[in-house]
Amino acid sequence: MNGQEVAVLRLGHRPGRDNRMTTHVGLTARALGADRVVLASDARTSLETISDITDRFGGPFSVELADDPKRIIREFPGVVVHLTMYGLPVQNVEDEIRAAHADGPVLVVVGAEKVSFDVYEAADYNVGVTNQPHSEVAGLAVFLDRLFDGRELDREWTDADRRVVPMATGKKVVPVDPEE
Ligand SMILES: C[S@@+](CC[C@H](N)C(=O)[O-])C[C@H]1O[C@@H](n2cnc3c(N)ncnc32)[C@H](O)[C@@H]1O
Repeated sequence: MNGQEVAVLRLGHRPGRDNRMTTHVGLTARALGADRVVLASDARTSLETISDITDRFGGPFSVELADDPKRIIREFPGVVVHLTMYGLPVQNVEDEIRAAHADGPVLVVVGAEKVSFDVYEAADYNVGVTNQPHSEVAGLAVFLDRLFDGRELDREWTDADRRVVPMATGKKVVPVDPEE
């Protein structure tokens, strides 16, 4: 998306058990307008799947692994938003966060299992997408849609080798002309 960077940090990854969720955090970040996702160092399988989807369906979007994810939070040169069911309702803080995003980058942090309290303290905003327990993928999707105010739905993709032609019924995927 145009404008200031939006990065997503996925804290924690239990190899095997979390592979699908971690991959879906990355795919959701990509599809809904973030610029990059940072995954735990043992999430290489998810990195490969997300990179492969980006190669086929376009970008720009990058995926990286981090040995020390909390360092990314500490050193992030912008606003840190931690999504948690215990946080302030997204509808009450979205205007403030959108205003901050107009001036600088945003890091959206989501957990896998229990997130340690230092993350709550390090975040500029702890934000709940409802105060009910659900999923990091759902929370991330709703938050990004609020952050971009729906503009991410009309995003254009570059360097794709295929694209879906939307249809009322049926499935149509066509190759993209590299000259396009
Ligand atoms: C399965 S939950 C882990 C919940 C864990 N018991 C805790 O105390 O954080 C995984 C992640 O989903 C996200 N999440 C779950 N419910 C949420 C909500 N209502 N609002 C925002 N994010 C949520 C958070 O990022 C959380 O770390």
